[in-house]
Amino acid sequence: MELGMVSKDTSWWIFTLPAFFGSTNLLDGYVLFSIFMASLSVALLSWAFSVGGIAWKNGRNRKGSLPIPGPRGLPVFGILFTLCRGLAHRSLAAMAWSGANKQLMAFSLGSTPVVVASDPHTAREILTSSHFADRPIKQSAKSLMFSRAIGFAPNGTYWRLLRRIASSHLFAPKRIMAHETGRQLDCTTMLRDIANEQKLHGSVFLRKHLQFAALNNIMGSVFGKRYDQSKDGKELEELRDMVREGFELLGAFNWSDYFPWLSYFYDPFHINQRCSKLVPRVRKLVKGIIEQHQQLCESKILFDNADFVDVLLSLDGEEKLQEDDMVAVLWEMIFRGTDTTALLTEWVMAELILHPEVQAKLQLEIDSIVTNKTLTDADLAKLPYLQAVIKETLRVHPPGPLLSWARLSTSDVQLSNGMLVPANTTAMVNMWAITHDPNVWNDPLEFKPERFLEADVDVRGGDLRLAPFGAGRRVCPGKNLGLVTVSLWVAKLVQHFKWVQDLGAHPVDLSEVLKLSCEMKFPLHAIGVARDDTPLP
Ligand code: HEM
Repeated sequence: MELGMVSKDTSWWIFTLPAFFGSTNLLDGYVLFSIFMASLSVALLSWAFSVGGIAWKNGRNRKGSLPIPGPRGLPVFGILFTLCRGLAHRSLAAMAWSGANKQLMAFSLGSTPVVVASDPHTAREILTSSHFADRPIKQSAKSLMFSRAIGFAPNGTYWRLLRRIASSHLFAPKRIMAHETGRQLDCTTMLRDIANEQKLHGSVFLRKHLQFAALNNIMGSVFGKRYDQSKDGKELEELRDMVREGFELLGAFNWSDYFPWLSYFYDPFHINQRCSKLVPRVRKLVKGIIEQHQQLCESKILFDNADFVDVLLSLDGEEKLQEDDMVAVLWEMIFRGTDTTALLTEWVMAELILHPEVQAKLQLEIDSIVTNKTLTDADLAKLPYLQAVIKETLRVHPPGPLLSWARLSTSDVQLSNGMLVPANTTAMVNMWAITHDPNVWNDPLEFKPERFLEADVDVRGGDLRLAPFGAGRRVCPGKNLGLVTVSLWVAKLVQHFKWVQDLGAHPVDLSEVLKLSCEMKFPLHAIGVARDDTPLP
């Protein structure tokens, strides 16, 4: 009897299962349940035995003579929760430094297998290999037309054409030089606005001025269009809103990027819907500007200071782009060029305010070279300490600590250390980890521009100890434009003002926030004391 009771109690689920599975047949339900349990066990077992997590199952990390080490993370999710909030570059650096993971570490982001390099040697192998010349594309980037722009176009004929147009037309040295007038103009407006705000409020909200100057400057170079805050309020606000929305969508964490099947029924931030609303607005704006240029541009003669729209319209034959592709390329420039320039200048200014001795030394250098005349691009090469200050800021605060956009392996790639990265693996380089590694840099936490006077380092992709613009075929094409703009503006900001902390209301805080780029969490405010001997232009 007792035995019967036990058997009754413990076998209750046999009767409920068929109902649970919607079946009247006990065997069907039992089979389904067994399949479910078996799949769950296989999933758990593969996770338990997979270094790197579920996306590295079946020994995917052991294809080379040396296995790629890495954390297992959580079943199903991998280390998604570690990376989707907080400062991913710091979490990954801590993980790489704590184990033998510096060369390469494997991990899973949902079903995506990822490797990250945190040492210069492996970073070079990844960034310069032709097998890593693709990028994984986020859903939002695809929806926002970026798959037809330089940054996300897959490695192939179209992307090579865009790179050729970028190097021989858009970012050719003569074009960058010819746009100096615009850089100077935007800087002069910024310096005047700063002086006015200082007079009115006794301190300056620097980020606002830097962002406006950067947006106007890139609008000038790309569309030949500049805004006046007092007259073009409505149009400017519409543009700012579109740029802000685009940044938010591109930077937003989207579960569907890691679990593609989720996109059919789960989109909590309405990313798809918002992208579909933004794209027609962008098309309307950019196409309108292209039409204006077509009407105005009667002759085919292209001057060196032509804007990007005129350059693209002047292309013929194989180089000619379809109108939608032009929209994508031009819109990407606004995205890539605006925030990077503004936020790098903000980081430089923050460090100069926190290090008055560095600021004074820089002022001395500028005053000794630039006497009684406007500081120009040509003077920048004569200011080695300025270059050192900018390099040191790029080292301490690389704007893309994980190089912003990752790479994707197109085939199995054998590394020189014996590890093999399988095809279709997302590859990242943790530039922040490299630039903060005590084995690579002495006193990595100290801000010491002098280190770059002692030994010069190429920051444009030649030396992987400091490659904030990436390296190899997909290196940033805007690096020279970005560097010359930031150098000129920083030089002029310290030439005309002595910058001090607004200790009472807004002390300088170097906390970071990682969006599309790594920004100062608290916008920079400071007191700009006009330097009497260098009146504003
Ligand atoms: C301080 C300024 C800048 C920094 C730190 C920066 C950084 C980067 C980085 C790290 C990459 C990825 C490189 C790689 O995968 O190896 C990149 C790509 C890119 N950048 Fe920049 N960038 C800056 C300014 C600019 C400017 C001013 C423009 C254009 C106006 C620009 C346009 C691009 C484009 C189009 C790509 C994609 C290249 C490709 O995939 O082929 N960047 N940038």
